[in-house]
Amino acid sequence: MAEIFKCDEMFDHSFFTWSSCAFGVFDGVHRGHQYLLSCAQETARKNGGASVALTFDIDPDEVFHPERLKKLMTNEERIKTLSESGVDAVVVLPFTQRFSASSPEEFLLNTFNGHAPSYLHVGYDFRFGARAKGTVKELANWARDAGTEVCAHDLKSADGAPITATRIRLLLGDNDIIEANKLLGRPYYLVGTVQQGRGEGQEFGFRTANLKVPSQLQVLGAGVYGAYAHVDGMRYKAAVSVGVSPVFADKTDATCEAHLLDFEGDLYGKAIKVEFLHFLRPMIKFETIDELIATVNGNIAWVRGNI
Ligand SMILES: Cc1cc2nc3c(=O)[nH]c(=O)nc-3n(C[C@H](O)[C@H](O)[C@H](O)COP(=O)(O)O)c2cc1C
Ligand SMILES: Nc1ncnc2c1ncn2[C@@H]1O[C@H](COP(=O)(O)OP(=O)(O)OP(=O)(O)O)[C@@H](O)[C@H]1O
Repeated sequence: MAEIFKCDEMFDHSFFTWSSCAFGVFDGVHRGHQYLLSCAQETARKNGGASVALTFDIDPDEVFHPERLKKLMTNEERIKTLSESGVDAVVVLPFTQRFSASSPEEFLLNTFNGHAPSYLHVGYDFRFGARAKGTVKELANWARDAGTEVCAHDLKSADGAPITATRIRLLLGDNDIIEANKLLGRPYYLVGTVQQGRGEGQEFGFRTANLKVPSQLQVLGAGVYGAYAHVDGMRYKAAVSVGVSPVFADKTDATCEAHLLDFEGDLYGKAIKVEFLHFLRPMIKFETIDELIATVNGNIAWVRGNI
């Protein structure tokens, strides 16, 4: 796992000398991001310096467009995933108001503080600085004087279109978990702490671990999914409903309910990670509880046989 540095007043910017940085927000750390990170590792190998994922502590849209912000992962998971991506270090820039208001030139000065990296890898459409005014052209102008080689890459594509976080969010919204996982390069997952439910699942014959997913992380379309659930270092097959149960909409605020197969015990208060693998069906507003139970039992049987 790579070391994680916060780029604050205490940070020694000379760390950047000879380094190869890949720069961006990297929500999802998807296959396009992984490609960019591997390019930084490659030039670092040739050049002898450190390979670095250079990113922000928050998604800048948390400041600029909080109302429409949707994310594939929390900031903590994003930074942790970057640290596991194979780079030598993750350098996290605090996204302050002052930082966000700076011109492209000031932005670069503040970021590197006279210690420019040898290589800076970005996608060709990369934007930075106040109102995202800085383009690869500005970056290249600055780089010429700073002695940095800017590598502006074509976006890695799949099925004829660039892999982007936006594209993955749209696929997830359409329940297309198979395609989304293909572009992510790993299963899409949610993490959370198991909340107290209404306890009716037990009566119905299937207990569920309930999660309240924050609205910014609600990108996966409502429906029933086959998944793996990870708790206490163990992995269980799971049948999972996403979205508020329409039958009990007035009694619950859980937005994700997971039934773990062959699990006995108490999950309340425990950390759980749910990896989504298959979309089974949309949520149904059943007329009777018997119908609900029979259908969910069918879903659980499918998960047992197919996951
Ligand atoms: C695999 C699975 C599928 C589900 N499908 C539906 C559904 O289609 N419609 C619905 O209203 N609720 C659905 N639910 C939610 C159940 O109604 C809910 O888990 C049950 O009422 C227990 O709730 P409790 O844990 O809050 O007690 C599903 C739950 C699971 C685990
Ligand atoms: N498919 C890709 N191939 C190579 N580089 C990419 C790809 N997608 C993004 N990048 C680059 O990775 C860095 C981080 O990208 P960014 O966080 O803006 O992600 P994004 O996937 O384009 O997200 P969004 O769809 O939300 O704009 C940037 O330098 C960006 O240009």
